[in-house]
Amino acid sequence: MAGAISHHALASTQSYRWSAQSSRFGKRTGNVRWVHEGSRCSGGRKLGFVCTSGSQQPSVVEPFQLPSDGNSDHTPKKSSESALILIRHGESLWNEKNLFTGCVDVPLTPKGVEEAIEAGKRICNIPIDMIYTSSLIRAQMTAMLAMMQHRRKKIPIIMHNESEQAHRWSQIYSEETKKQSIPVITAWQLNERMYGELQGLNKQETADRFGNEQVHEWRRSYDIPPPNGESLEMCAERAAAYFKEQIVPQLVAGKHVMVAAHGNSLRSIIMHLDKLTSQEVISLELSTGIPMLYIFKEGKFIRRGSPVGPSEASVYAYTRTLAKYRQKLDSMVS
Ligand SMILES: O=C(O)[C@@H](CO)OP(=O)(O)O
Repeated sequence: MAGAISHHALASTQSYRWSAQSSRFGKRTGNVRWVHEGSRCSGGRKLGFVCTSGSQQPSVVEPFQLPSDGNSDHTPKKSSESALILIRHGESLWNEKNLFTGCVDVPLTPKGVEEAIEAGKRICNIPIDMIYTSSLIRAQMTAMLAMMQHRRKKIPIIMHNESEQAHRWSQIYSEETKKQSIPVITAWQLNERMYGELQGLNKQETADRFGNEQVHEWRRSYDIPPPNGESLEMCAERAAAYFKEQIVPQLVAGKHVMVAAHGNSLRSIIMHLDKLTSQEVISLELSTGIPMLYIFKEGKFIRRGSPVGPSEASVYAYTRTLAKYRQKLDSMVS
């Protein structure tokens, strides 16, 4: 079980000068603010999370209906609040080898499996009605493993809508069984940013060859793509757009949603949620397997940091809706 998280921000400021090299990716100069929120006692790892509170007016669109979507634990209302959990997948075999991964479909390591299970313990008291994952196995494994820890014990079921036949052949014919299911929507738009010709290269060797600053620019800048790959800006055009078009309507309808995705697809979504500038997003780092909670209420996203675990009391303090849900879970157990 992960230890307690300190919720006060440990902020430090560090200047960073972009390399003045001439490359086809251009020259940049700027400053970077590094902000860390909380550290995990178990892993000693920093969760980089820029501390800006922001609001977001969602585009109001009707939520699409899912086949197994009926009878969730609450009655969705347009005015209600909902929980949004974002989680980067656990450590993958290429994270372990320090290789650029991008859209290469690599599974989790045993440590990544553990991280996903720990993440599941942290969110086991938070309601989840729908899950969105990328089409990559590391995000899907993370979502499934995390859900195995959830106290409600609903079963996550992947929706197969890639063809009419796949949809028809995966129907469930029991309303009761549907009630005990959570639909899992997979979307390629949530995939990791495509890393182009860096995919499969060792990160340290690439830095040794091209220089730390060039590689940092490829990895963390907003609008500079790696060779033949996607910049964060290009990734946002599909990932943040998918979030706005498909996921926000579900939140508006009162659904509690978990999104399991990747370092950079989630950075683009958090940039949107927290209204980060293209300079601020440079310092946004997400650790593997750390869930992050937002409350969506009255058209605004309120960032609540990372839930600590099942025994912590703070879930009661998040919102009344979440407190009631936790009480319901407690009464089901006792
Ligand atoms: O290799 C990748 O796909 C990503 C995430 O692991 O790396 P980076 O840390 O550069 O975003």
